[in-house]
Amino acid sequence: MKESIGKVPGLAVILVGQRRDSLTYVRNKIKACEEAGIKSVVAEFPDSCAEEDIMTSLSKFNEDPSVHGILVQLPLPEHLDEEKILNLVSLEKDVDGFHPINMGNLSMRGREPLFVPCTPKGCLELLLRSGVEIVGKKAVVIGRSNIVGLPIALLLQRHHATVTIVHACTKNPERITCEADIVVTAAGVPSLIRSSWLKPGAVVIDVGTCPVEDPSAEYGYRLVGDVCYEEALSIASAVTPVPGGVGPMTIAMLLCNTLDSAKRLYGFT
Ligand SMILES: NC(=O)C1=CN([C@@H]2O[C@H](COP(=O)(O)OP(=O)(O)OC[C@H]3O[C@@H](n4cnc5c(N)ncnc54)[C@H](OP(=O)(O)O)[C@@H]3O)[C@@H](O)[C@H]2O)C=CC1
Ligand SMILES: Nc1nc(=O)c2c([nH]1)NC[C@@H]1CN(c3ccc(C(=O)N[C@@H](CCC(=O)O)C(=O)O)cc3)C=[N+]21
Repeated sequence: MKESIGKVPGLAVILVGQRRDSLTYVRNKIKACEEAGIKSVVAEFPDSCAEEDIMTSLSKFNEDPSVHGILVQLPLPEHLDEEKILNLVSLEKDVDGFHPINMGNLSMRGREPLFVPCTPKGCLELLLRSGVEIVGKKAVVIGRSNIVGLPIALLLQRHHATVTIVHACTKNPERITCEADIVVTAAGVPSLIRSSWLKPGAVVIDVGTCPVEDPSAEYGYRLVGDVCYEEALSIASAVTPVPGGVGPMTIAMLLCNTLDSAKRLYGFT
């Protein structure tokens, strides 16, 4: 343990409802904060809560000098206006990088977002630290959601890959993926990616985490990715596993963003 200088990074999480997966992810994030010496607080709301209650809690976190990162766990229940709630998160504490100004800056050339979303940042970190060449390579991203697919595609493009996005309306997606040097898949469809979808030597990042019933597993379910792992390994040069791949990287990048935010707000950088 390093000597403390009395300034501790702080993360606030807003959790609405009792979704089993959300509870697990938030628990994992809090545990990781504890291990890293980041102070965390979770504001829990029932499924039926009023939008104003969340807005009030968010405003308090925005003003609280001991909070440097704010995360609204998604998805929110149907009756809540996700856009309105995410817009209220202070830009300077948006460690998830979901604020439209952060997303806008990520998408524009010559601009830098304050925060890059955690899962996309984790995927990039995996590629860079594994020495995978990105410049000029063909990358295919499967999925175009605001929180995963789209920002991953933007990030790969910023790193000079030639990027194609495949989604649920794409015809014959395997004809597109099988030309890719890098495939990042975030569809949430178990066993979507077979070996026939891949070019020999491709690098495959599996973001998908789909819970499937398994009575013998600890919580009655286990997580599976989008990729037929064993099959993909036989043709690809590298494949990330699920669990134990992108998920833990997402959490690591959340800690990283929270620390960066604390340094900036304390005036260290
Ligand atoms: N490991 C981690 O840290 C994280 C994992 N995840 C996981 O990643 C997955 C995606 O999450 P998220 O982006 O929020 O999910 P969404 O459901 O919001 O988006 C899924 C995307 O995949 C596309 N898609 C769905 N089916 C197909 C298909 N058969 N072929 C091609 N594209 C398809 C959809 O296309 P269209 O737009 O046309 O509907 C959509 O763009 C989930 O399994 C989620 O649990 C998410 C966040 C973090
Ligand atoms: N505002 C917001 N930010 C998010 O970053 C966010 C979100 N909402 N909503 C849901 C998705 C999903 N997500 C995951 C985080 C960790 C694992 C993770 O750690 N997975 C472990 C296993 C987890 C387990 O034990 O079940 C693994 O893949 O090895 C997975 C998925 C973050 N998301």
